[in-house]
Amino acid sequence: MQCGNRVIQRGITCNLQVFFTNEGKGWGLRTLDGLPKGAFICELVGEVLTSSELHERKAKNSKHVDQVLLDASWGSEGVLRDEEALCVDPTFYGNVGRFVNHRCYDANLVIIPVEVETPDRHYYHLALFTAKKIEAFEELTRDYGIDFDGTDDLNKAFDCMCGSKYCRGGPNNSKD
Ligand SMILES: C[S@@+](CC[C@H](N)C(=O)[O-])C[C@H]1O[C@@H](n2cnc3c(N)ncnc32)[C@H](O)[C@@H]1O
Repeated sequence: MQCGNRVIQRGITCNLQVFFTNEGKGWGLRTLDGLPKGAFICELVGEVLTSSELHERKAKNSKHVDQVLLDASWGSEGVLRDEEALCVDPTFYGNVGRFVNHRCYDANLVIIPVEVETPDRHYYHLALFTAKKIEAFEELTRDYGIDFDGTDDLNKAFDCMCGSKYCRGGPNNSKD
């Protein structure tokens, strides 16, 4: 794995392409070159919201499905309350990271929270790295961590078309 902070400061260095997927997932992101395991792809950028604000957005519009917990309790003493825990929501503002689609369990990217220098060490940059060797033109995916079978209806925003043999959210996986 490349050293997080410095790699992120250099920005995106691989050839990425936004493309329209054939499987009903809308736009996706792929690499034009082969990549080794541990390569930095891009940051996941978006609006920083408290988890309460995000919950309100999700209640009004189920499109806010791809949000990532930014800090929770890892940089602080103890557990944060909902209104203090921060999330990144790339729905309205973001970078190419917002085109990375979900894949159940065997996605080829992982999100690594990278510490940046702030006085309270409360904020992280969310960096996407390859979790395995990736071939040229392969779609880049990450596991959103959605509980498709959960009781939280706010999280059932789409039928998963990831194609993984471990898929937990396809139209035929519903327990309803
Ligand atoms: C962060 S966006 C990813 C980019 C999106 N495909 C687009 O066209 O803008 C997340 C949305 O993409 C779609 N999506 C992502 N992964 C999917 C999957 N495995 N199956 C079906 N739809 C997916 C869902 O509509 C989801 O709400």
